[in-house]
Amino acid sequence: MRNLWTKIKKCLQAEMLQKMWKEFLWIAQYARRYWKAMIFYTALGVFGTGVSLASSVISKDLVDIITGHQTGKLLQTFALMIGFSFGNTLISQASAYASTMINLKVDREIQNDIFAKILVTDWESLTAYHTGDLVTRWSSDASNISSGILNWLPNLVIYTVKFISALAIVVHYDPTFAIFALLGIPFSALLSRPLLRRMTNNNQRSAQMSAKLYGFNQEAFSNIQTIKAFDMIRFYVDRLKNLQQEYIKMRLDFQKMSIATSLLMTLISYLVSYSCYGWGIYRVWSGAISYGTMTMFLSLSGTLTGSVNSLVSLVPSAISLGISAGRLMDIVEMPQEDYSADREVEQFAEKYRASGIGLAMEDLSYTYHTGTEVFSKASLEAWPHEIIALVGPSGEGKTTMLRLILSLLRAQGGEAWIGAGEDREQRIALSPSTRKLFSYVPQGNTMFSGTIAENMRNVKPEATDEEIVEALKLACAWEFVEKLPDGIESMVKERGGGFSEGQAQRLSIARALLRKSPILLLDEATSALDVATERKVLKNIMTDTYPRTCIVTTHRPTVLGICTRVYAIRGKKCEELGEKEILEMEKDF
Ligand SMILES: Nc1ncnc2c1ncn2[C@@H]1O[C@H](COP(=O)(O)OP(=O)(O)OP(=O)(O)O)[C@@H](O)[C@H]1O
Repeated sequence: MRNLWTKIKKCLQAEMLQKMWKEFLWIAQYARRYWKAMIFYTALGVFGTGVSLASSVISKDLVDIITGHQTGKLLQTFALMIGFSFGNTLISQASAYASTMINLKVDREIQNDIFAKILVTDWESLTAYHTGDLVTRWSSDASNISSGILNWLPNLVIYTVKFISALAIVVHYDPTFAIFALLGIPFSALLSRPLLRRMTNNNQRSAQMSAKLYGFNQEAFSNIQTIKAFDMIRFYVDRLKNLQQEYIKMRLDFQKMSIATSLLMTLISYLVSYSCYGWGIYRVWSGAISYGTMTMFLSLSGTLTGSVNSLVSLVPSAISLGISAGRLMDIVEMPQEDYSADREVEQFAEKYRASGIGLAMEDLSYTYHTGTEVFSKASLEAWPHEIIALVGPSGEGKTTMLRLILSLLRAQGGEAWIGAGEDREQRIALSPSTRKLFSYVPQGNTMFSGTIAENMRNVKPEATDEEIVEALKLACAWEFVEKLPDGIESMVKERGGGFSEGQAQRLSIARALLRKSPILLLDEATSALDVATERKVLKNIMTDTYPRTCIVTTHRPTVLGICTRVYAIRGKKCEELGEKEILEMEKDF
């Protein structure tokens, strides 16, 4: 006995069980929100079971009246049977409608919830996942959880009630029949073991394959130009074929196993039905039961086998639910960003909007999760009406510095803060909450499909046409937009299509300027412009009356002369350059 208890304890401590328990608790926290829907669905199912069992008993009476075993009103019983059968159909349709309606609602809510959680997840941790993988987890796994929540527990109750009540009726009329009706259970249980194992493997592989396929499609469609330019058409077509073949093979393997299982299940149900049939005939022949009772038994034996099979099938769906929960937990349980200073930052922004807000960093150190050390005790500062340039060889850390400023990355050492006030003594530490004070124009094209005006209003919905034109002028974009037949109503295609790289960059800068954030970050956002236009854009930003702090990263020393300060990012430091060094850089360029 003690041995057994030690074994059970060992089992419970096993990592796998603990993981399953955690997954169960995670699902339960969602399920709790929908307990009303679950009770409603369960009640409908149990009621439907009652109606269906009642119609089996009435059909027995009907047969017995017809064969003369029982006296009763034939027409009335017939009408009752039709009524119950119709009622049963109505309930099952109502139940299907209610389940679809609730499913859609829960599905949407869970997806929104997980989407919101993903968006506040620590950015660096999130970059460990391919976007295709993230989308698959967010869509398929979340849907699996929502339908599981609504169906699993209610179905467990419904099928159990169905099984017990059908068994009770059988036992009530003829206990010997119960033995035949339950004949299939050991077989079903036996069959379910290999089925479960295969099902678990298949679920995991299927989720991984879907993520791989989705990721491939997403990358291929957004890089058609590169595929063509590098003459990789054949290569990509073949890669898709290989991926699809892998997917098809996995699906067909599983299908073969499902067919074999369902063939076996059908054979078992035949065995059960014919045994019941034979036993029924014998019992009728020996005068123990009536024809009606036999008809009822035959229909109830189907109900019993069906509910056992359905109960067995709840095990693989529980496993699949656990896998989906685990995949979602991997993401939503990553470190979350801290937005607790939101209110404080809003008040700070309100107070210092007119005089401007700057930022400073002191002795900042940062190393990526991968082990790449980018900064060790780096310092810089930038204040309103200043343009600060960050220069340095490729790969030294300019973009990383902007990510640290935006708190997309968390420094491991040093201090960083936004500052304002007369002596710049008013401070708030940089955090995800301070991000709302920034406009960021990253490398690459960041325009969305829609008109120019729509793109602009994405960041400031209440912007007037005049404000939009003003921002376009500051970014030197008005000079080409005004020549377009539709002006600011001209269409921009996906990823800035229809405009040159330099034009799209100027539109992106205009959008950032329109937002009127205290701090503007431009990450090589002027790299596609000619030197004269680049200088003009930066001069416009500098002479604009809005008290903006601007930080630009650039590879071109030609614009350094107009910047307030220049920092060279090199050797894990951020060093301010003197005039002589800037002149030398310009000369060397
Ligand atoms: N997500 C990341 N995970 C791990 N290492 C990274 C990541 N992003 C950048 N790095 C590494 O950090 C270093 C600095 O990269 P960063 O992009 O900041 O350079 P950069 O100066 O902006 O380069 P460029 O001028 O080419 O844009 C590089 O060695 C790079 O490999």
